[in-house]
Amino acid sequence: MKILVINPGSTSTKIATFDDNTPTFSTNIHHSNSELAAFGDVHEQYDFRKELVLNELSAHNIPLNFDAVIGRGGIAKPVPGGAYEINDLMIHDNLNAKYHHACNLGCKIASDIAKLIPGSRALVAEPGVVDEMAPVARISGRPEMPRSCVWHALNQRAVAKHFAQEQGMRYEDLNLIVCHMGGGVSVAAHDHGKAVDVNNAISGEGPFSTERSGSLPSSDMVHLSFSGKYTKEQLLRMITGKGGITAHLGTNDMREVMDRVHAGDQQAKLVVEGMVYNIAKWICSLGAYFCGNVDAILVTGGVAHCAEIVSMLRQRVEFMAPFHCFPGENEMGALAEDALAVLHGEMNAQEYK
Ligand SMILES: Nc1ncnc2c1ncn2[C@@H]1O[C@H](COP(=O)(O)OP(=O)(O)O)[C@@H](O)[C@H]1O
Ligand SMILES: CCCC(=O)OP(=O)(O)O
Repeated sequence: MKILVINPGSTSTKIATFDDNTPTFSTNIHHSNSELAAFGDVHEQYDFRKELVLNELSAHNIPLNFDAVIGRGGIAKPVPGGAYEINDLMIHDNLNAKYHHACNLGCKIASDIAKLIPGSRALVAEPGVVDEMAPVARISGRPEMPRSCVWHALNQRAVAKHFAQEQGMRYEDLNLIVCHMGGGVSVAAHDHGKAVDVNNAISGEGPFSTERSGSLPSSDMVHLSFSGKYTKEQLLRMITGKGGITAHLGTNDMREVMDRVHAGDQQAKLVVEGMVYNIAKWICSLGAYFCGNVDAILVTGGVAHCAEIVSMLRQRVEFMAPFHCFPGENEMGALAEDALAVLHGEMNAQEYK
């Protein structure tokens, strides 16, 4: 079976093709702040991202001949885990989602490319709104604002299962804290196979990241919102897209930031230490869910390629549990695996309602 995998991330577009489980092509195209600034709202990147996929396939002489095209799922509304057949309602809900993110484009890109190929299936799997939160984790300080989760469900689950297999154990038998450091940062408590507490990585909750502000003082945001200085869109961009490292240092590329640190930029060094400290605090806070009984802490995502950042993080959290790093992500392999399972009838492609 031939599968095309499309993963639009906040700072990258990842494309891969598979022949059954065997990768036959892959590319990870980083998008700088200036490149993305041309589009205003992230949902306006649709044509840019779709054309990028088609052009990459053409440039590498890869014919449009796939049994399935699977896109990264969007963050429209909480859904059960698993795979989904893309339908018009899913595309509509993702393009009109409350939280704007490049992954919302995944279903439309996959659907429109699949339509070019007679008989090809158009799928998504494990979208970032898989919601398995425990009741106690949903309680916030305001009854009308219960906590919600938006996270790297696909990669977190893939890494957790890979770790369990490495240890000769089952993912469903472990208490894990998994942290994905990508364009966004999500930190989840996995209690015997269920993500029972995880931050909303897109709404301004959790540690700050390469382009997100993370948690900010709420009343200060209210004062800023009514200051007359900023529009609603500008305020939302301060939280997602122009927050975190981007706000402090003007770039969403941690490789560029680390180059500046190595060149002696003390401000960049302090901001990186601040990001690591915030991530460490969120990891440690989830130890409270398990009352300290944590089997392992797993770190993954593009930023986990940076050994210095991983080392700083390890020092702050490994008192709590054994620390393991899985740099990058296995989102592409996980999506291909789910598409293959659907094609073989081993996994049900659910209807999005
Ligand atoms: N070797 C590396 N060292 C430091 N940061 C890296 C490295 N490789 C990738 N990154 C960073 O990872 C981030 C992107 O991570 P990724 O998980 O691909 O995010 P997304 O899916 O949101 O685009 C970028 O900030 C990029 O600079
Ligand atoms: C949409 C939630 C997951 C997330 O933040 O993804 P990226 O790191 O790819 O932006």
